[in-house]
Amino acid sequence: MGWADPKGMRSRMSAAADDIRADAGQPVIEVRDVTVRFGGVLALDGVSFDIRAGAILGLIGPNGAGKTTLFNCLSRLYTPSSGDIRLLGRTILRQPAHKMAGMGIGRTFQNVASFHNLTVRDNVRVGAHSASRSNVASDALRLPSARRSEREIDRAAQELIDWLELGEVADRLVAGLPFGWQKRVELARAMAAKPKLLLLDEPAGGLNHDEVQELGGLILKVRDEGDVTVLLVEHHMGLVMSVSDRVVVLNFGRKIAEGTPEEMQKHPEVISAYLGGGDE
Ligand SMILES: Nc1ncnc2c1ncn2[C@@H]1O[C@H](COP(=O)(O)OP(=O)(O)OP(=O)(O)O)[C@@H](O)[C@H]1O
Repeated sequence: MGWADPKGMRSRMSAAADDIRADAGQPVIEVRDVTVRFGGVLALDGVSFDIRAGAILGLIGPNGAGKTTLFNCLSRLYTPSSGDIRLLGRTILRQPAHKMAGMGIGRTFQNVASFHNLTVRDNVRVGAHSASRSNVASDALRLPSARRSEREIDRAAQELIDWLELGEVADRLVAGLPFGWQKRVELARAMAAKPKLLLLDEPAGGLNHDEVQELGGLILKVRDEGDVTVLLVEHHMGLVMSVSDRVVVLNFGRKIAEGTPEEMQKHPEVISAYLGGGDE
């Protein structure tokens, strides 16, 4: 298991972020007793945890533990067989998946879901659209309100491009960019919708050591400066242990442990789940 903290990543956390965590009271997301059955398979079995405002929660577990299933429940691709998921106190389970961005839940995709034949800037603009007040009718008629919101979207996209240091590739097609840059675009696209909760689906997949370091810095930056709470589903233990405030560990669909990264690295059940599972 590579539990190591990538060098320096954690020390880059700002004092401001420590304050946010110290004050964090209100849970942004409450997962309550969530159970998911696929026919005879119990993919999740009564899983509960909270994510507090401004926190980064790492969700880990060996292959088949239920991480993707839980992620898909949070993004409303799956509906739990029982249990509840509340965003800022309100259930999300009565809303369809396409309403999640509007409700404040943003996500990135494992295999990068950015539009490859659009420029970086246009990808970020697409993300910003879901946070804008424009609608199809006013856009089509090019009413003054639509023009104003287009200007707002352009400005918001430029701010994000500057903030996430995408300026040098802003007008290039995503298709031609190295994978590490594509992941950065994916993060910018998700952040453009101004999510309250950002779901990151194995963002380190396919990245080399230096790119994982950079990604860790970016995740901390979006949390520290972007006023967002983060759920990180990830196999890369170095990344999870260095950026997460708390870690939830699943095994065979059940939560077997929850605590700080330091606590989880010493937890006997966590160690044996990983050793038993033959995972990283
Ligand atoms: N659509 C599905 N139909 C049937 N069974 C499923 C489905 N999706 C997941 N499962 C089963 O549910 C369990 C949990 O799977 P899940 O993909 O959530 O685990 P995971 O922790 O994300 O694993 P990995 O790290 O390999 O991605 C597994 O036993 C899996 O085979």
